[in-house]
Amino acid sequence: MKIIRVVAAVIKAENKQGQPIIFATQRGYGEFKGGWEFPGGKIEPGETPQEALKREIQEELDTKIKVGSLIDTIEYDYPTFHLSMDCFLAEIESGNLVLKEHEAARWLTREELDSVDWLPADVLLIDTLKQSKFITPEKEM
Ligand SMILES: Nc1nc2c([nH]c(=O)n2[C@H]2C[C@H](O)[C@@H](COP(=O)(O)OP(=O)(O)OP(=O)(O)O)O2)c(=O)[nH]1
Repeated sequence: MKIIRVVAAVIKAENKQGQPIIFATQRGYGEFKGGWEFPGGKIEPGETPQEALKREIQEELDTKIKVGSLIDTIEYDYPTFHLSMDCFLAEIESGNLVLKEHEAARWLTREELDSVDWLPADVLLIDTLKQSKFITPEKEM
């Protein structure tokens, strides 16, 4: 089966109450239109995953990010391809997250993670996020 290598950004910030929030986007086109995901895309030849991620976020959201640690690599079999997706924690360096390709976007707290309809592969990552320290407020760590 064809393997598609993708990178995705779990962009993290804080809301006014100091709770961690992460940025979810809704696909605006193609086979998975309407499904929720983490912004990112395919790694091009010669790029490191981190370089690919910075390029994709610049293209899709007109925003410069700082790429942090690898949260997980999701392996998922879709009917016509195998997805291997590196998911990195990220922070905004500059820019306003302009939706150039996506239909919609939302900032979600940990409690809100189940409130959008994630793409099948992302469900695995959401489980990891819920159990992880990545979206725990500093003071609770
Ligand atoms: N970006 C992204 N893609 C995801 C996620 N979950 C998931 O199953 N995918 C799948 C959907 C697509 O088949 C593939 C990513 O393709 P893409 O369409 O974002 O990549 P791209 O911008 O480089 O490609 P293209 O449409 O320009 O060819 O990975 C996710 O959280 N983020």
